[in-house]
Amino acid sequence: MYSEIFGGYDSNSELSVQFSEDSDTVIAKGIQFYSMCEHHMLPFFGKVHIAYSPNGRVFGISKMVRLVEKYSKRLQIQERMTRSIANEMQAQGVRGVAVLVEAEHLCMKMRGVRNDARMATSVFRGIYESREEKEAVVAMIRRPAEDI
Ligand SMILES: Nc1nc2c(ncn2[C@@H]2O[C@H](COP(=O)(O)OP(=O)(O)OP(=O)(O)O)[C@@H](O)[C@H]2O)c(=O)[nH]1
Repeated sequence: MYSEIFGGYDSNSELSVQFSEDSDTVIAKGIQFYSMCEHHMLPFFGKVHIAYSPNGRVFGISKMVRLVEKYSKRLQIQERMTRSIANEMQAQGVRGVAVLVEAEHLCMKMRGVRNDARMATSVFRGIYESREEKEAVVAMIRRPAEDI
C-alpha cells in the first residue's frame, strides 16, 4: 500500500513524450490528486490545473497527470508541490506555465482547528507573470467545462 501512496519518489521525468506542434495555451484541468501532509502524515487532496504555452512542442497530455502523481505521491506540503510541478514544466523550455492547486487538508479538518477551509496555491512563470496573461489564464481555468 505505501509503495503506491508514496510512489512519486520512484518517478523519473514524466514529460519525455512530446510532439512537434505549436499551440496557444494548453490546459490540463482538474487533475485529481491525493497526497500526504509531511507534518501530520494525514492526507490532503484536491485538484491541480496546469496551463502552459508551448514553444514548438506539446506534451503528451497524460504525462501531465503523471507529473502531478510524481509530486503528490510523497510526503508533501502544498506550496512545494505546486512549485515543483511548475519547475519541471519550465525546465522543458515552455514559454510560460501556470499551476493552480486547490485542496482539502485532513490535518485541519479532522483534528486541530477542525475547520473545512480549503487551501489554494498558484505559481505563474514566463509569459503568465504579466498581469494580462495571468488574468486570461485564470479565467480559462475557471471557465466551467461544457458537456463534451
Ligand atoms: N498533447 C496531446 N497529447 C495527446 C493527445 N492524444 C493523446 N495524447 C497523449 O499522447 C501520449 C502518447 O504517449 P505514449 O507514452 O506513447 O502512450 P501511452 O503509453 O498510452 O501513455 P499513457 O497514456 O501515459 O499510459 C500520451 O501522453 C497521451 O495522453 C492530444 O490530442 N494532445
